[in-house]
Amino acid sequence: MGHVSVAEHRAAVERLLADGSTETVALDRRAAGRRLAADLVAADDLPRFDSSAMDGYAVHPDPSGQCRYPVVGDVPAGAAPDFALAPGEAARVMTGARLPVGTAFVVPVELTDASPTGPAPVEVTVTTAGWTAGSTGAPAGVPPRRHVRERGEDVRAGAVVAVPGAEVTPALIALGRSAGCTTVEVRRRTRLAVVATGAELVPAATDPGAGGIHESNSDMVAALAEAAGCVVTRVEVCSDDPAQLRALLDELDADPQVDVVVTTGGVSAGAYEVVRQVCSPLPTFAFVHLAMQPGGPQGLGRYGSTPVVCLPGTPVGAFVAFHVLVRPALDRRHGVPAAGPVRAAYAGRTRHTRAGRVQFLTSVLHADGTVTAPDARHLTALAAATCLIEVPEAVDEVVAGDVVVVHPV
Ligand SMILES: Nc1nc2c(c(=O)[nH]1)N[C@H]1C(S)=C(S)[C@@H](COP(=O)(O)OP(=O)(O)OC[C@H]3O[C@@H](n4cnc5c(N)ncnc54)[C@H](O)[C@@H]3O)O[C@H]1N2
Ligand code: MOO
Repeated sequence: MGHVSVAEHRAAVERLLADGSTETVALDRRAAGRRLAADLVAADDLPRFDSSAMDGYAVHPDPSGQCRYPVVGDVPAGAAPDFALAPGEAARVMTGARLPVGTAFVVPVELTDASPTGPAPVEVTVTTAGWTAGSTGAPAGVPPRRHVRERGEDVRAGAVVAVPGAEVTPALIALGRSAGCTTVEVRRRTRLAVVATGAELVPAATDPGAGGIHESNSDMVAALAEAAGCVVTRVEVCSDDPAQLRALLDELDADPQVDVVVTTGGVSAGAYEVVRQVCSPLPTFAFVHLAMQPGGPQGLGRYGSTPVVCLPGTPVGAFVAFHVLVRPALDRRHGVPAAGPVRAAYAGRTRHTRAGRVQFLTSVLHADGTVTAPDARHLTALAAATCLIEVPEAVDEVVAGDVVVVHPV
């Protein structure tokens, strides 16, 4: 069997999983991390009205330039003043309060003779430097509209505040909600089922006996899928019995809560390759060996109408294959833009790799921008890894100083 390129297979997985479904959800913390599928449009002006940026006094100066004003009203945040300021009048206002009509500027309470607490005074004197009798309008050093948040100065009603593909971040939640939005249209989260296969697999906390091993891929892949924005609706472990796998895949295909299935194991060349045995006779399936290490043996196709991606059983191979092949396709489904390559300077020991296959080395990206890769392919190295170094097919050695492409994991 010839080797298929990583890029070719990645594109095939992307085609198989392509889906642009969207849904409308509440614009709240549960939407964080989702990607917009439509423009987010401000429903209201932000601020909704001219409001005070300070606790203090709204002033309508009069031409005589006096600095002592009668206080004609008291406006806490949340109130709607039912009066207007005439020339020579002031009103006490709190931060965020709607300003009375006629306000020219706001003087912070610290720049007056008034007490910051207690009832509003009958009169207030502005004590700010530069305010001298005889000056007109705002005192020197107090620009017009000082400490006034103008209606709509941040966003106007009807303005697009975020476009499709934008992530719903905590800040976007604040912006959208402040601008009166209650919902967002986002890409739907993929409902994903994981099926780990293998006769040797036993659950955690169960005696594996002489030939068994503790099963780990199912929850590793489920956690990777959740980190990619999926909702994992089923996590199954299946023996090497083709009838059992067939029954399980029939059930998953019929389950409306399952959009995509990812299997692990049973795809290589041995006698008990249950995934290959069950799926390769189906005309929609293809099993290939990618020019990639680890994670070379792969399959993909549709079981019934359900897309199925078949990863190899070795935990490191399954992890790498998920990152290299499945994650990009899930990102496209979820509206996450493709990230450009990240480059780093290799600072580890010389690593000899096998030419003719893309090698992914479990690696650690350091704060100084350099990257190192422990020698082994063991799970301990994977657990310590923060990225994968991609060594191209044509390269058979990585030496200190080489600039390498890394994929954060
Ligand atoms: N003759 C050949 N043998 C193998 C080839 C090959 O080309 N020719 N490819 C090797 C490569 S590379 C890989 S990767 C594996 C892939 O094999 P399978 O996908 O069929 O996986 P299994 O045989 O089921 O398991 C491999 C390995 O991983 C352990 N495993 C499997 N599932 C789990 C799990 N859920 N949790 C923990 N560990 C798991 C399993 O016990 C095996 O040790 O094939 C090579 N062989
Ligand atoms: O492709 Mo396999 O994951 O090297 O062991």
